[in-house]
Amino acid sequence: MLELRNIGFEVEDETTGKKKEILKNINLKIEPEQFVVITGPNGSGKSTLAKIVMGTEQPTSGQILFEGKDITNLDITERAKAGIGFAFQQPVRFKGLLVRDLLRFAAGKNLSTEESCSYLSQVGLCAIDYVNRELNDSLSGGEMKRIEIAMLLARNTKLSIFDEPEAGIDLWSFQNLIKIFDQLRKETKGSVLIISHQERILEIADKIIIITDGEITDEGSKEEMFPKLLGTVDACEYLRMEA
Ligand SMILES: Nc1ncnc2c1ncn2[C@@H]1O[C@H](COP(=O)(O)OP(=O)(O)OP(=O)(O)O)[C@@H](O)[C@H]1O
Repeated sequence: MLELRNIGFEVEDETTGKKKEILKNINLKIEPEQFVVITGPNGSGKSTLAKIVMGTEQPTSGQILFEGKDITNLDITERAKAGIGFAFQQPVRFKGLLVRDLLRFAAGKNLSTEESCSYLSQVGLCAIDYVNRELNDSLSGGEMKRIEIAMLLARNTKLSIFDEPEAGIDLWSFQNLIKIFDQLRKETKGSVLIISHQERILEIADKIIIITDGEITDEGSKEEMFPKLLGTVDACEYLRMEA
């Protein structure tokens, strides 16, 4: 459903003025309903790759195909219309905007209270307590993350992208987040692409892709990848550090 062909991303290094390759010849495929996790060391190019799929960055070379169509030159809005959605890194918090309004915007139609509540229940929120809450600082980081996931459910995206969903939430909320992702993987029809360092998220992946220094250095099922990740000194330290 999503295919990246020979994607490259180059920028000019501000100090040296020389070209710097952030991503090199990335080829990857995400199949319908596949739950793919991209991992790798800090600064290896994972977020840049996510941005290229969302459409907030343009690759300097290569092609992006979504459901067989070339979307390389489509902007973020056109890609959203085609069915690519992502959770905001900085959650939207607008004074006066209610959770139910956000879900309604996401769905692109009027939703009954029952429908809005069903999206919130799916992400483990006691729906009736949240549907009329204002999207402001009174919501915790973990609650906002779940509301964003509910928003993606309401949008019925074909491909949902999450860049480090674990960032900024406490251990308790993280445990719930894992349950929600696991449930998403089992119950929803769309594909999911997650950038994560967390072993617990890697554990629920259908496919794990490792990016090192701008290149895909390995990929496979979790059964194939876990022994490899744990078998190298770097990865071992890396996973331990993240635990
Ligand atoms: N527009 C840009 N101009 C210059 N450098 C950039 C640009 N975009 C990304 N980079 C650099 O590219 C490298 C990869 O960044 P990216 O954020 O994709 O890494 P990452 O793997 O997501 O890292 P992390 O795990 O720390 O989030 C970094 O060194 C970053 O500073």
